This record gives sequence, C-alpha cells and structure tokens, in this order.
Amino acid sequence: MTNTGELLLEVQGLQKSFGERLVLNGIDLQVVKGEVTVILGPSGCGKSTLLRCLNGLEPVQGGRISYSGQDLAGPQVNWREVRQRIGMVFQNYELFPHMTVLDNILLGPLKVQKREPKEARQQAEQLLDRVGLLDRKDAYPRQLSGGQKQRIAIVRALCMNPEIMLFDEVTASLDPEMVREVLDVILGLAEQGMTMIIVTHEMGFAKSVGDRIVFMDQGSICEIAEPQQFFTQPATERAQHFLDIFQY
Ligand SMILES: Nc1ncnc2c1ncn2[C@@H]1O[C@H](COP(=O)(O)OP(=O)(O)OP(=O)(O)O)[C@@H](O)[C@H]1O
Repeated sequence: MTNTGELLLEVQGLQKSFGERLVLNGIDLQVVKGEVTVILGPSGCGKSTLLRCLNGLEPVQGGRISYSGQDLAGPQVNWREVRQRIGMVFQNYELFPHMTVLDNILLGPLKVQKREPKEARQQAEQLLDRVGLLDRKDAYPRQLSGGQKQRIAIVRALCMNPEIMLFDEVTASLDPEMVREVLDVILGLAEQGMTMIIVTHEMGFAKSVGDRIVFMDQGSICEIAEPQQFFTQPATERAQHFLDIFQY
C-alpha cells in the first residue's frame, strides 16, 4: 500500500529485548497523519511493547523512531517533551485515585504544559462534555465505572492536544456492557481525523475504525493490509489462524 499523506511517525528496524529475549525483531512501520492504524496479533507477540517503545516508556536496542522528522533514538531525546505530542491510554486507566476527575485531567496541562488554568479548564470541560461525563468532573475515580474511568483517561490524554494517540487494549479490563461506550469515543476521534495507533482484541471495532491493519506475530510484522482485505483474505496462514481463533 502506498502512503500519500504527511508522514507523522516512521519506525525502521526497531529492536527490543528484555534480557536475552528479543521481543521486537526489526519493526518497520509508517503512520500517516489522520490515519488509524490497528495492531492485531496473538498474545505476547509484542504489541504493547511496541506502543511503549513509541512513547519512550521502554528503551530500545536497535533501529530508529522518527516523529515528524525528528529522530527519537539515543539518550539525548527529551521524552518528556515528545510525550506531550503523543497521548497514550492504557488498559488500566492509570488515574490518580486521590484526585478528582478534573484534577486528573488538568495535571498535565497545568504542571507540564504550564497552561493558563482558565483556558485549560475550559478545554477539559468541553472534552468531558463530549464524552458525556461533564457532570462527573468533581467525582473521584473510585466513584466511577470502568467505562467512565476509561473515558476520563482518554479525555486526560486529549487535553494535552496530542498529535497522535496510542491506545493499548483500552477495553480489555471492561465489562462487556461498557466496552461500547469507550469504543464509540474512539470512533468519534477517528471521524474527526485524529491520528491513532490502536492495539485491540475487538475484531469488529478493528474492522470499522482501522484504515490499516498491522498484523504482528512473534515480534515481527507479518502483514499490513486494509481491513476489508485483511478480514476477508489475509495473506498469511498465521493471520488466518489468528482470525480462526477469534472466529472472525
Ligand atoms: N517488562 C518486561 N520484562 C520482561 N519481559 C517482558 C516485559 N514486558 C513484556 N515482556 C515479554 O515480551 C513479550 C511481548 O509482550 P507484550 O506485552 O508486548 O505482548 P502483547 O502482544 O501486547 O500481548 P497481549 O496481547 O497479551 O497484551 C512477551 O513475551 C512478554 O512476556
């Protein structure tokens, strides 16, 4: 497939080991602005590790990550600065339990980005409204359902005005009835043209939200295809086997 848009993120030959164990074995990936890339693959193939490397949460042993043309390899990279442009949402929300919803959301904009409080608060409230949770702004995380916590975690990342969002199995801890409300927020972001990389086990969602499916196995990318192609005629046996397991 040819990418014609503006290249936002480029990964070349990325290698990541934990001790002796190589878990990412030469990953090449390009992400174009406004595109939704969905990463699929069996448990343990390295999907989460790849996202964590893209956000500088894991040091890498080889290869290049370049973001908007800026090389992110090497010890001199200021990941604190880079992370402001890359929003990440995790499986387990990672909200601070002792802070209200609004304070959780405003922590980054005020402490890290040093934004003007009134303006940041206005944006936080607009985003909360968008995900239907403005009335919970003074609640504490323990008073919220899993789906609500995850929507707050998404708002918290969005309030930093990132250029790209990374989602790591954000519905995996949720009861089935709460999965939809979170996926709908992400679908809304896709409609607005947000650039996203999404790791998920929700096949229907992957098919509807993805511009491209990246299928990984054993630390490598096996296949990159448009969803229609991937879900009807995967090019590799491994991908077919994976889809069979999901009965998709
Ligand atoms: N901090 C760590 N230390 C050692 N090994 C790790 C660490 N994190 C991940 N691994 C190993 O790296 C491999 C890839 O893990 P990763 O979590 O990236 O897989 P995944 O594809 O996201 O799996 P899942 O779908 O189950 O979340 C696994 O074998 C895992 O055990």
